[in-house]
Amino acid sequence: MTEKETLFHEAKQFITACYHELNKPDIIEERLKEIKSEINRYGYYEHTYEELAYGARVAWRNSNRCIGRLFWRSLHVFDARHLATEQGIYEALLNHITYATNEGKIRPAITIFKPQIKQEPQVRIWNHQLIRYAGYETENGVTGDPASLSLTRACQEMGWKGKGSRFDVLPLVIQVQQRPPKWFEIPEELVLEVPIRHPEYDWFEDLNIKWYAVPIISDMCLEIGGIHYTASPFNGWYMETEIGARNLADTFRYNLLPEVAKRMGLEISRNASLWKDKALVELNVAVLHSYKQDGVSIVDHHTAAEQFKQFEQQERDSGRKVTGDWTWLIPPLSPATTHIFHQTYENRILKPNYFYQDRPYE
Ligand code: HEM
Ligand SMILES: N/C(=N/c1cccc(CO[C@@H]2CCNC2)c1)c1cccs1
Repeated sequence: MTEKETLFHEAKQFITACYHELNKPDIIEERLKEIKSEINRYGYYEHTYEELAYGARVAWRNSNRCIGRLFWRSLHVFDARHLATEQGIYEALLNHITYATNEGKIRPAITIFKPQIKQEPQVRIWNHQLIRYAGYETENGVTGDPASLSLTRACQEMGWKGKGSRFDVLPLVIQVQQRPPKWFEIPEELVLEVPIRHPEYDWFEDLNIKWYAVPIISDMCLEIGGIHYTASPFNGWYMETEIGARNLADTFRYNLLPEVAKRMGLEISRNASLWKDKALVELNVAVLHSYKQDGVSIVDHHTAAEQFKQFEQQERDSGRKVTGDWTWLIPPLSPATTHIFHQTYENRILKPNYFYQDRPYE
């Protein structure tokens, strides 16, 4: 099949499914005629806002690794396909951060920029997440987030200067077509953060750790009906284990378990004391306590699993088979205490969906 035939084939599958689910079967034929001639003329076609919003929401519903899919219908969709300058895109990203943060009552949203045209990306955001901490190589180890080392280096090469602290928010790095990328600071007042403290251990705040409120994934590609939206940042709220069992706990991230265990007076020289497990639980208790006390949306892994169980039932009631990636759906803390651990999921990849794409730097 030629490129145009392949594209029309993808479009036909999407448009048919879309308008059947939206209860508008009669417009499918007419719409497919329009798209066919658009593809023949321009080599691509444009989605209506309704198709775009439906595609982004169903892509979330099809995200096999996501435990938070119960709320897939409530995704707020910003259409930013008309923006062509780095400045305009920067302002749309600030708008997304503000809307999503909502002073802590987080609203799931996605902002969709101009899609790839004939294999040429129009917009790329170099950040993995819009808000994330820098990582610096120093003579005595890494300061900040080791996961950000390469992007931090790229930003410094573009002239960005970080303060060198453990929690420097990286700038937004926006690339339009093949032009050199431009970086922009996020105004501090837009970045909501939560200092981590513990409900019983007063010494916990002396660790001086915090985390940001809103996770906004900005490096994945949203594919809808053969169209690739290479810049489509989306946010939800955190599940506490992402912060307390991974970002702050992994030895190759902030590696805080030994410090927490020492301050708890645990015997860290003997595995069988289960000091890592005890420190892990208290770190996650602290994350939940801090976010809740500050009125910032967060979900614990037990509630998230129950919500996912509701999602499974809802999908069955809608006549759809649930697909999932068990290895990611089970939480990293006490996985066997959730129903997910005790069942299996078919990891079939459906479209629309969110996909990894090559990093534009390194
Ligand atoms: C509303 C609250 C949400 C929660 C609590 C949630 C929770 C999670 C968690 C815990 C993961 C695993 C992440 C990891 O282990 O690193 C995940 C993965 C994922 N989520 Fe959700 N999610 C939410 C909303 C969303 C939204 C709004 C979207 C997109 C519109 C989304 C798309 C995805 C995708 C694509 C992945 C897989 C990422 C990868 O393969 O690296 N999620 N989610
Ligand atoms: N809570 C979340 N968690 C994540 C969702 C998707 C991806 C990630 C981070 O994935 C990284 C790549 C592999 N693990 C870390 C985290 C959300 C972010 C954006 C919407 S919901």
